Amino acid sequence: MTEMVEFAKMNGLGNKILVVDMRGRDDRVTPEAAVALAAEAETGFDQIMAIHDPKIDGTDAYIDIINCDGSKAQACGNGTRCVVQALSAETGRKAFTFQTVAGVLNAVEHEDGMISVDMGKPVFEWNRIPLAEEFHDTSRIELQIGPIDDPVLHSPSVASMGNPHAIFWVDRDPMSFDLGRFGPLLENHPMFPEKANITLAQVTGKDCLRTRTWERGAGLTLACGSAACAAGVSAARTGRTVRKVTIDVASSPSRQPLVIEWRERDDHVVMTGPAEWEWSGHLDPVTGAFERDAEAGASAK
Ligand SMILES: N[C@@H](CCC[C@H](N)C(=O)O)C(=O)O
Repeated sequence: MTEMVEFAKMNGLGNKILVVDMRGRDDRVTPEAAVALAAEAETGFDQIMAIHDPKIDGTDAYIDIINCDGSKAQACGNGTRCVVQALSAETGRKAFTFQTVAGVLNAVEHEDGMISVDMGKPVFEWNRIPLAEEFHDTSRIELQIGPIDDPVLHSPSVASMGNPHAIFWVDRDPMSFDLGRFGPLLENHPMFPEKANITLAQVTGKDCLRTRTWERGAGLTLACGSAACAAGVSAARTGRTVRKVTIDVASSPSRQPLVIEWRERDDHVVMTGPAEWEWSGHLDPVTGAFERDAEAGASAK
């Protein structure tokens, strides 16, 4: 049996996250372990954020992101805030620099416990999102679902935040759509060769949006941070909102919003929101076998 590693069950606005401490080892959390952990009621998650030793100077850790179906993701906004909170609790430090497969991210925990992550620059080029077809203008692409003369969803804005996103603009509450039905069709649409995260976004004011997301590799989640970033950027890009928006994540049980700012000065997207620790345990990164720590140990983290 592999040596067990520490992990924490956390969430970002309800997005279920396992933060797994893989520092000091060369192996990875296997897709099989991810699928096994996802299948258990206690450890059911949307993403694993596996913290590895840094690979390059100037970074604190390399983060491997794994969806609950065992596939890899290039970005996870809510999970990154969870990693910051876990490392801040461990070290007392407030600022961190992480490397992911998509690049280097800076993050900081504020005095009030909110966490800001610099999610980098959005990408709009069709072949870098990627799309299967060339679109000169990706702020509105030809794609629809439902009857041809009366589509339920159509003309999404598309962008990459390291991972691919399609934002469908809706004029009523995103919770009133059957996203559980349309999500998988759109995630796997031939337009998206690497699949896509599918978000419904309702503009509720010049500086606010309400969103709901079907996640690639995870399905209906309670919240998705990188989707909120893509929605905020796409809303500003299309003139629907200003560049700093408050996102009410419709499906989130938390009533706290996410704040997304697409900074003019450097084109970077900064996401600010909470993270919450739930409990800690140990797991086998090869099989996914796990044990929950006793509460006393858990509260000491
Ligand atoms: N929940 C995440 C996004 C997760 C990644 C996504 N499922 C993908 O495969 O791209 C977030 O908070 O950003």
